[in-house]
Amino acid sequence: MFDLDKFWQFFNAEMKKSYSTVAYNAWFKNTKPISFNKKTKEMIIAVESPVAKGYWEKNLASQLIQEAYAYADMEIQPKFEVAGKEGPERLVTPKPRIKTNQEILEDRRDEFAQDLQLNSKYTFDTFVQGEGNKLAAGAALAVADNPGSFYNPLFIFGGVGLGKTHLMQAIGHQMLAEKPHAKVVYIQSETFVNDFINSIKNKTQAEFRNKYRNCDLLLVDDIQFFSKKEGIQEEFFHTFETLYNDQKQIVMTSDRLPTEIPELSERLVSRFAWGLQVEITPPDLETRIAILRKKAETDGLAIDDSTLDYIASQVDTNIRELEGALVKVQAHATIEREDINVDLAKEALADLKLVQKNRGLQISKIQEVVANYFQTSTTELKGKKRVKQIVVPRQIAMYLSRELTDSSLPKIGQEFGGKDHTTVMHACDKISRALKTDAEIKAAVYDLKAMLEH
Ligand SMILES: Nc1ncnc2c1ncn2[C@@H]1O[C@H](COP(=O)(O)OP(=O)(O)OP(=O)(O)O)[C@@H](O)[C@H]1O
Repeated sequence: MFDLDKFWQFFNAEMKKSYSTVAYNAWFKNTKPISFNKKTKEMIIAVESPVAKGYWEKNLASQLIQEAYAYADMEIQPKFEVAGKEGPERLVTPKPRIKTNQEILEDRRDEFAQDLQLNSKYTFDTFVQGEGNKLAAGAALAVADNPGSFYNPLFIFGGVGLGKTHLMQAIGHQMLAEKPHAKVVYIQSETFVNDFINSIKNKTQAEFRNKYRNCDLLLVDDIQFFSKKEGIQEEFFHTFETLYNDQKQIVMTSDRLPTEIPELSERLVSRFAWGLQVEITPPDLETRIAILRKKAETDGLAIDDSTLDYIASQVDTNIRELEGALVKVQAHATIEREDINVDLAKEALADLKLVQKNRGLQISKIQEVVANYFQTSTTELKGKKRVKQIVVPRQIAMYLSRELTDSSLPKIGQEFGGKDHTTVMHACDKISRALKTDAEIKAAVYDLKAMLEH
């Protein structure tokens, strides 16, 4: 008698041995058999998401068939259905185990280690999965297991500091762990732009093309900065075509969908949709606590649940800020020579509260403060004049409206004399970038934030 539950338990136990915890959680934990028809041999299996369905069909179905045969001389025909979230369970066979963070690092220390600028902390092992990112994490794992064939390109998009770079680099680490000779290229989109411009200046285009068109995995971070750069887009298009035709994997991240990137050429928009586009959304409280707990463990930090809970409740959208809050609490404890507890966390994060209070800030107030600061008027800020003395303050005011209020892009556009939301988006991008390169703008934004926060 073939007992489906027992078989599934056996299969899962085997899978647990063959796969890392991260992979096991992604593919097996929330997968379970629904039914088995002895006559037709059809076994219906409920999987959690379309990504998981695709992965099972392509990679795990044959293992399941083999294991059923090994377990009970049984021929089965698995069929996968995307179902609601329910209980987990278990399964079969061999496949190289995905390596742990430590093993990856050891491998990378060998003679083939490449100067990749990958952050050694950004691996699958250190990535905490939750509601907002598990689809993206599943897709990233699928790509890492099957580069160039499964989802090509993989396009990960979502808000600031939500783990896009982390996931993208995890794919790079895993590929190198499995194939230390693989050529993995990770770049910020701006590096691609600069490299391209330099290659024209220095007449080294052949080298440039060799670098980007002869790799096994190309990871391009923050691709929204290709916006409005026609020449760069043309070059990237050819890079993309070459890699794609050679079945080399391309992974990109962006803060928004390709269709929302201003002036991104139609052919790139359509190519970026050939593979899979997955969004990462802000983590829920439970995931934020899990991320903090993991980080505290890694840093050897003794911190109780109620304090973790408190910190996680203070920062709700950006994981980078969440990590920053933990560091702040830690620093406060060191300085004050006190143990970490809720009261200390409250003290350490008091200024965060101030930022939260700013959520009640009006755009008109921001316009007024910015206009005064730059000795212009709110009418000019809302107007159409395109001289530098007005354009920069206007863009800063738009940027601050985005940063310090909950207003949407269209709403901000409306408050600035009925401008289009893409104008606001462009202003925000421009100031974000200027903050890294332009000391004057950085100082102005810093001053203005201080004024608006008090
Ligand atoms: N799910 C997660 N588990 C553990 N750490 C995470 C997770 N998500 C994000 N982080 C951490 O949060 C920080 C910010 O993540 P990351 O830089 O990947 O964000 P991003 O989405 O690429 O941001 P940006 O839009 O600014 O490029 C990193 O230190 C990263 O390790």
